[in-house]
Amino acid sequence: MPETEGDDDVLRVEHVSKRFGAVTALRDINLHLRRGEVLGLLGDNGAGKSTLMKIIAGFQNPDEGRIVVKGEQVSFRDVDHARSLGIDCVYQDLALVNELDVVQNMFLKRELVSRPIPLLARRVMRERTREALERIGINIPRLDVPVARLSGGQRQAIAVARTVTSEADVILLDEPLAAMGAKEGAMILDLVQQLREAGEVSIIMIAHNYVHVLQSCDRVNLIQGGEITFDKPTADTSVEELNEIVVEEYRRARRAAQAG
Ligand SMILES: Nc1ncnc2c1ncn2[C@@H]1O[C@H](COP(=O)(O)OP(=O)(O)OP(=O)(O)O)[C@@H](O)[C@H]1O
Repeated sequence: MPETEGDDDVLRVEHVSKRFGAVTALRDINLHLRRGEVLGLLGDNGAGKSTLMKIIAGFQNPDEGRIVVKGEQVSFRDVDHARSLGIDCVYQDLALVNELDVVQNMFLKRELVSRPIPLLARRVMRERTREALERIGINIPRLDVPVARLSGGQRQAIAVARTVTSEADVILLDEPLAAMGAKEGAMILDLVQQLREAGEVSIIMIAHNYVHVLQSCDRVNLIQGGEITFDKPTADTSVEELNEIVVEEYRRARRAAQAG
């Protein structure tokens, strides 16, 4: 059963559905996120996780249903509109601009300006970029190279650093460990832990690894075939329980396919 929704919800998704032609990617989704909470979103490939994130981030519109941010129903025009309302996203496919350097990407669309000394703004942005990357613990020796020349893990780190320094209220992390080695992945999980302890932002994190979700999140939702089928505090569930639900659903779908 879904957790009780409350006044301290920073975000609510209500009865959201999304179709792509014959494919129903999301079916009557209800999800809520409390202030300061880290919610893990688990689900198999094609379950609908990214579609749901894209709708919450203003990248796509739902066919039905509504999004409520801090008590107000909203209809996002685009990603920038969602961002202006405090929702920021790190996508699986990142959204960095390849030709721009690390500092320019960190401050994309929110550049500091200082007239009459533009160099000063550049110096401050550079300093803040350095600090943000240090906070994650990732060393990128040169900040003035186009990000196209960096590794997948470094690019991922920049995208995460940009989001956590953006003063967003809600951060969406779509598989933040996807391009990471073990060490960098641990750094990102540490960062999520720091943010969770500080309690200033709310996070939805898509992940494939149940252990990571149980360690790093307050609550877990499971999405299967475009529907939320499970919603529990991580303290009240286990890898075994999650595995059992996923395997049971797989068996049910296989029986249905064989029967029909
Ligand atoms: N732009 C699109 N056009 C057509 N179908 C789409 C589109 N985006 C998603 N889908 C379909 O919607 C369903 C859900 O996709 P989605 O990417 O949300 O799943 P996911 O849970 O994020 O999967 P993964 O873990 O593989 O990234 C899939 O069947 C997918 O093929």
